[in-house]
Amino acid sequence: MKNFIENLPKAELHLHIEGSFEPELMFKIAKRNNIKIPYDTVAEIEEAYKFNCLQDFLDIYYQGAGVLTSEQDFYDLTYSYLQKCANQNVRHTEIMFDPQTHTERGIPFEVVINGISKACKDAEEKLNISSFLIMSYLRHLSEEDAFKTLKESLPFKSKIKAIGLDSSEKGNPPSKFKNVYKASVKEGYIPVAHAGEEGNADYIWEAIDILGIKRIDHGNNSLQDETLVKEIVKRNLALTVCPLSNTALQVVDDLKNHPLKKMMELGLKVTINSDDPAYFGGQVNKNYIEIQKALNLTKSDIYELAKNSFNYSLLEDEKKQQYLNELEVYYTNNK
Ligand code: HPA
Ligand SMILES: [Zn+2]
Repeated sequence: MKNFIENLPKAELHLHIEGSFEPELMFKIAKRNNIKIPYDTVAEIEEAYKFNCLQDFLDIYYQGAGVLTSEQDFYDLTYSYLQKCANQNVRHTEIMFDPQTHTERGIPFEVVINGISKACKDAEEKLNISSFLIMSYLRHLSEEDAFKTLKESLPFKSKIKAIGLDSSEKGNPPSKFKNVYKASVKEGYIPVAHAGEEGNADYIWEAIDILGIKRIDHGNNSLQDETLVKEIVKRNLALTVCPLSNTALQVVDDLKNHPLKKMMELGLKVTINSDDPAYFGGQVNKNYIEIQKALNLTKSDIYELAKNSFNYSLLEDEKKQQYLNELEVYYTNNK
């Protein structure tokens, strides 16, 4: 089964590039930029990466992102993640980035977007991996601040496919960003958002009804509300589920109690993703492998999850079909 998962063609739809920042690269870039970080060894970092909740993690995640300053830093970070994709047979990835985490520190928007998008372009040519970028607004900041970011993004519109909403969920409901989502969609960006990770089902209702999102990041708490589940199924919206993130942030106490299988049984379209792999103990393949073991998923379940990853990507139909064909051939030969 491990081998089956490792070689399975798949897409990753929920990944924060700042969350893919591995300790070794963080040390290297911090040294290059003459920035002090509060750890000297990987062991010290691992000790610090023990979280009780989303906010615990976010405090450390923003601190880590604080060493990124030049276009080369953003390039190295992104290319390093894309190399890991190549090693895991991730054929397509939709990468979230948080411009405000950097512009707030005085790093120009263009430094961030140019570094990330150059790495994506090189990976397309050298590693044969396709990718889209999702510009995520930080929900702990104001809507006005998000509007500033939207404006800054417009000269780079061709490099950005979608907008997202991340950071501290509780107390920052989707409705807070109603106007900036409307304006972003008008500019041609596809709307997605984190909802129902720590926030309750009401936040998911707001995200689908008020923000009009096309995909739900996490969405675990949709299970609190039967009517909501039916509505998500009816509207054919996928959930980007992140098993190891859920246990690391104590959204789920044990993978054995993860609701993924229940979600599938209810007809929800689920995908498997790593969220912040450098912080949560594993890349996307490890997420597949661990959840398969914990819930005793079959090869057919795994095939379904990988199929969803392409079907609910933002890819155009022709490219989507090409990947789905590749996946089908693989499944037929390896089931
Ligand atoms: O899992 C997450 N949730 C919310 N915000 C985030 N920003 C990075 N990762 C996350
Ligand atoms: Zn996330």
